[in-house]
Amino acid sequence: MKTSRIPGFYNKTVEERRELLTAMESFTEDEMDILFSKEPLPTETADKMIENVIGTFPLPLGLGLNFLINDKEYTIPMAVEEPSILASASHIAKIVREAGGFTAESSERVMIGQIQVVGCTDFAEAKETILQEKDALIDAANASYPSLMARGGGAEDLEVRVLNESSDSQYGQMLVLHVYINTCDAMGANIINTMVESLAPTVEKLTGGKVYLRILSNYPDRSLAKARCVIPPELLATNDFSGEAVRDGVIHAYEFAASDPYRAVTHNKGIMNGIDPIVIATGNDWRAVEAGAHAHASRFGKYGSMTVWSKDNKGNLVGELELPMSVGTVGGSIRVHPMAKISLKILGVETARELAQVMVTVGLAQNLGALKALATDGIQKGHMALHSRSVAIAAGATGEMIDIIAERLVNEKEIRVGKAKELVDEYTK
Ligand SMILES: CC(C)(COP(=O)([O-])OP(=O)([O-])OC[C@H]1O[C@@H](n2cnc3c(N)ncnc32)[C@H](O)[C@@H]1OP(=O)([O-])[O-])[C@@H](O)C(=O)NCCC(=O)NCCSC(=O)C[C@@](C)(O)CC(=O)[O-]
Ligand SMILES: NC(=O)C1=CN([C@@H]2O[C@H](COP(=O)(O)OP(=O)(O)OC[C@H]3O[C@@H](n4cnc5c(N)ncnc54)[C@H](OP(=O)(O)O)[C@@H]3O)[C@@H](O)[C@H]2O)C=CC1
Repeated sequence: MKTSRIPGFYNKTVEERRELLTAMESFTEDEMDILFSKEPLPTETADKMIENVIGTFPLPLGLGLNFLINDKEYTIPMAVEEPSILASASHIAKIVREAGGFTAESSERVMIGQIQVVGCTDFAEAKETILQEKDALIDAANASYPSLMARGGGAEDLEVRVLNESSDSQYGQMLVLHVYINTCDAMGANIINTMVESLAPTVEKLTGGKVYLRILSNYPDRSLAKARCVIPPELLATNDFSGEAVRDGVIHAYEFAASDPYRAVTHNKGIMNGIDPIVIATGNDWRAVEAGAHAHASRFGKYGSMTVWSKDNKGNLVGELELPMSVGTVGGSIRVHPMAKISLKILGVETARELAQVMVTVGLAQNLGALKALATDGIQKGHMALHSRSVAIAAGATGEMIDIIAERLVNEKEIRVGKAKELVDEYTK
């Protein structure tokens, strides 16, 4: 049976890790070629993906381990440049699996397409007319993308708002239609844009106004994914801190983020440390996910914490994260980038909803990893120890010198490039 619990994976060489992975997954020869290739994204493919291509920009791809979500094992491909993220996520996943694992859920995948109408003579009447024609408009949207309905998705609902109704508003009045569209396993931006563009002439006719924007919203608040963990305090104890002290420190850290936007931004950056690398590894649109996540963090009128940490009546630490997730397992560049296909295979997700659940779970784990470190030893101890290798490389260390210099930086508690340069000079004399 597949397990993501691989103790000491990080102590192995890259070759040994690849052997372990290929023993776990049944890769085809083509997939193996891509996985072991020096150029997993061929320049010819890159040249078809964006404009003005001059090359590709590789990132490290690692595996987040130990994840048990809804009783299913996940090894999680994460593409990111920052050290300690994978270690931290795996560290928390190891603790949570001892507590029974994470639970996660997601709502129906309902994305939003917006249509902006200006210049109506009577906005209230225009709104009424649109609502009377709601079913016909939904049918028309579906007729413009029949394959989506055939898959069980399609436009499902329509709402209308009038913005800037007040006469003292500094902006002009406008009607905004929200078409709610189930995009199945696609993120859906292009699908939605096609559908809302097709409605524009009818909407103009019905309202007597002029349609300007016809575009998806990157805040799909009907497409939410949620993750949760419940951790007995004893699993949180460290050499120097009791489990209760760690739990209380995490809750205090959450309350800081919940009450102060300056802290919330950093707190939430730590959450996105877990989410973005999966979004990137699976070929999804990280700008869309980032934009939606931060909008959700502001939904109560003030920017706040994306996660909630509390204590239940048994004294367990309870963590929750809910975010909108515009991600897919098909569409965009997902089936174009060879590594994205392999990442999805390693992840073993069946649907976009399952992918969203995994992403929010790793975001929750990542947040706890950072808060546990911050509320105890401080971030520098674990993070900078792992960052020391990048510092050594930046100072000019190569080959076996990298680990030797990194270790000395950690032992001498001076993890900075200037110090590393001195050590490189000493080593190469
Ligand atoms: C780094 C740890 C995990 C060490 O923590 P530790 O307690 O020394 O870990 P451990 O040695 O007990 O190992 C426990 C497990 O962690 C994993 N693990 C342990 N070490 C490694 C490694 N080298 N490579 C890969 N995996 C590792 C591994 O799964 C291991 O299990 P095992 O396999 O041994 O059975 C801990 O100090 C930590 O989580 N620190 C926080 C790091 C962090 O949050 N980094 C994010 C970057 S900082 C930032 O950008 C965000 C921030 C902080 O500003 C957000 C905020 O302010 O909220
Ligand atoms: N604001 C934003 O976020 C914007 C983002 N984008 C970009 O749009 C891209 C995503 O758009 P998206 O519409 O998802 O991608 P696509 O345009 O690639 O559309 C998805 C395709 O997947 C096919 N498909 C196959 N299986 C399924 C399935 N199970 N469920 C759904 N579709 C399936 C559909 O084929 P078929 O035709 O046979 O139905 C459809 O053509 C991203 O690259 C994003 O960066 C673009 C504009 C704006």
